[in-house]
Amino acid sequence: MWQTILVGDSGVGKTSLLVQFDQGKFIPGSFSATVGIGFTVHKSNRTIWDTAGQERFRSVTHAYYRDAQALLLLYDITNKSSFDNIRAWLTEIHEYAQQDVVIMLLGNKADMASERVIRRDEGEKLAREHSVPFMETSAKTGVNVELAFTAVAKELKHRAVQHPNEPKFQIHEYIESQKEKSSCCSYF
Ligand SMILES: Nc1nc2c(ncn2[C@@H]2O[C@H](COP(=O)(O)OP(=O)(O)OP(=O)(O)O)[C@@H](O)[C@H]2O)c(=O)[nH]1
Repeated sequence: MWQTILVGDSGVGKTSLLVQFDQGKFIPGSFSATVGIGFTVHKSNRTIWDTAGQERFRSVTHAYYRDAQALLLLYDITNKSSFDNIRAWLTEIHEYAQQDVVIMLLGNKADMASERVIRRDEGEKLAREHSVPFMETSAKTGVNVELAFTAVAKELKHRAVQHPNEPKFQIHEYIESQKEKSSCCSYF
C-alpha cells in the first residue's frame, strides 16, 4: 500500500485538488481550512491524505511524513508567499520524511491567469534547483490533476519492480510527454 500526502500553505488548493482527482469536480468558494489531517482517498493500492496547511497543525502532519512514499507539494500561482515558503516546506520534508520520498512540486490555480504573480518559469527553476518534477495544475478546470497523481504512482511502481537491466523510468520525461498541451497556451 502506497501513501501519498498533499502539503503546502493553507489555501493553496490541496483539498480542492484531491476532490478534483477523486470526484472530478470543483466546488467553488468552499474554503474551509483543513484541521490536522483532512479527507483521504483510497485508489487501488494507494491512500492519499490531505493535510492542513496551517502552522498550528504542523506537528500532526509531521507524523504522517514518515509513512509517505510520495508528497505533492503545492503553492498557489496567485500567492507569492505560498511560493516563497516552498523552500521551508522542502526543509521540513527532508527533516521528517523518508530519504527517498518522491516529491512533486505543483503550481496550482493555473486557471487564474489575470491574478498570476508567479511565472511558470519561476516554478520550473525552483523545481530544477531541488531536482523535483514540476507542473502547473488547476483544481478548478482539472488541468494536469490526473497526471500529477499518475506520474507519482508510476514512479513508485517502477521503483518497486525495477529490474537491473531495464531503463529507469524518467518522471520528468513522462510529465513532459503527457502534459495537457491544448490548455497550455491559455493558462500558462
Ligand atoms: N480558481 C481556483 N480556485 C481554487 C483552486 N484550487 C483551490 N481553489 C480555491 O482556493 C480556496 C482554498 O482551497 P482549499 O482546497 O480549501 O485549500 P487547502 O490548501 O486545502 O487549505 P488548508 O486546508 O487550509 O490547508 C478555495 O476557495 C478553493 O475553491 C484552483 O485551481 N483554481
